[in-house]
Order: sequence, then C-alpha cells, then structure tokens
Amino acid sequence: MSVIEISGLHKAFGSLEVLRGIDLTVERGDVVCIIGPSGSGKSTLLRCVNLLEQPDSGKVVVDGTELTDPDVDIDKARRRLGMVFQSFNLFNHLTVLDNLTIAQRKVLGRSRDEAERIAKQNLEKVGLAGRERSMPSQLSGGQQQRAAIARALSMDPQVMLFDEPTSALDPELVGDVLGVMRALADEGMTMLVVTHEMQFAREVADTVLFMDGGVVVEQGPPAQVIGAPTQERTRTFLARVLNPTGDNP
Ligand SMILES: Nc1ncnc2c1ncn2[C@@H]1O[C@H](COP(=O)(O)OP(=O)(O)OP(=O)(O)O)[C@@H](O)[C@H]1O
Repeated sequence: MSVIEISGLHKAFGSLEVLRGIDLTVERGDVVCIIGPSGSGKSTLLRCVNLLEQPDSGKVVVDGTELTDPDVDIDKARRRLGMVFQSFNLFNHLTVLDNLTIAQRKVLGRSRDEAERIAKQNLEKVGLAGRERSMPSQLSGGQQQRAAIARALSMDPQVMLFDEPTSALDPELVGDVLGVMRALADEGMTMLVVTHEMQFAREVADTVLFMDGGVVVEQGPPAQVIGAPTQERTRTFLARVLNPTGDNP
C-alpha cells in the first residue's frame, strides 16, 4: 500500500509559482530522494507533505489520511511524519534526553520512564548512547543531527522526511549522518529525502525525483535518473553537481 500519495500539488509565494502540479506516490519501505537545483521547490514540496506549508491546491494523503482535508486533525495526522531539518532544530536549553522525551510525554502522553526508555533506545541506534545528559552545544553538528533523527524516531513515525540533513555539516561529519540514514533505510523505514548527496541517492534510493522549476522533470530508479538521464535538464544539472569545476577528469 502507498504510504504517501500526492496529486496535483500547487504552491505559490505571491507571484512566484514554486510547485506547479506535483504528483508523487511513495510505497511503504521505499526511499525517495529528491534532487534538483537551488530554488526548484524541493524543500517546499517536503514542507507541503506535512503541511508546514499550506498547498494552494492538490492533495496530500499519508497512510490513508488526507492531510489537505480541512476537517482533519492536522496535529494528529502529522504525527505519522518525522521531520529532520538542515539546522537540527534541537532545544538548546534542554539536555539531549529532554529533547527526546518532551514531545513523547506532551504529545503522545507517555510516562517519563517509558519516554526515557524509548529515547535511550533511539540514541543507541544513532550512536549516541551515553550522551543523554549532554547539552546540544556540547555535541558536534553531526551528533546534533543524529540526536534530531533519534528525536523524530522516538515519536514512532510511519515516514521520515529529511530536508538536506547534511548540508549544514562539516564534510567530515556527513558520513556519520548518512550512515544512520542508510541503516534506517535498511530497516525498512519509508523515507523522503531532499539531498545534494548524489552518492547516497545513487546507492540508497529506490526512486530519484529530479525537480526543476517546480515540476518533476524525471523520476525513476537511480540507475536511470542519475546513471542514464533521458532529459537534457537532468543531464545539465548532474554534470554541474558531479563535476562542479567543469574540469575534465
Ligand atoms: N516562505 C516563503 N516565502 C517566500 N518565498 C519562499 C518561501 N519559501 C520558499 N520560497 C521561495 O520558493 C523557491 C523555492 O524554494 P525551496 O526552498 O523550495 O527550493 P529548494 O529547491 O529546496 O532550494 P535549495 O536547494 O536552495 O534549498 C525559492 O525561490 C524560495 O526563495
């Protein structure tokens, strides 16, 4: 069964049309990587999936619930989606453990003990066992991002949304975060990932979506979209990101 069904999605900011009719279906357990040039609408698409942005028209259905239905309890429906942002978005005045337990307790009504047990399991999963009492400022960017992933996982999401999760990291920390994401994919987590990491997209994605100018120009398995793109716009973009200096090898 499809976990995400998006149809006819449009979004404009003033006169700027950012999404111009996006259709996308994501099957359970699949990893979909969204690639494309800056300003092509990738983040806006992800933010429309959990209604952080209200689409102007079109439908977003997650796990059988239409989030774009005005009568739906959006806070409840949104709980199926875990979101990881470029900028980690941890509460800096709270310990790592409190960052992971606060929403579990407030939103899901879990007891402190249960929330802490689940938080610790997820911290272990992302390689941060023993850092429960640390403050975010005592962690590297990569560790903060892994804590943010553990926080999202602690809410038992059906789908994880990643918005350029490694773009704010020093290059040497990128691999750890991508490693955690690979492990999640291997466990069967359904994931929608906006990324500039072509190697990750090539190796982990079931489907790659190339967006440009608010439309999906090309989509399919990575071997097709990244390995043998059929559209000129995809080829031009890939040539630039895979060989940014334009040097011949
Ligand atoms: N809240 C907003 N208000 C006005 N304009 C916005 C808003 N959010 C995004 N935009 C504009 O919409 C366009 C698409 O932005 P979006 O962030 O979706 O692109 P992107 O493909 O994710 O780019 P990048 O790779 O640089 O993050 C950009 O021109 C951006 O300036």
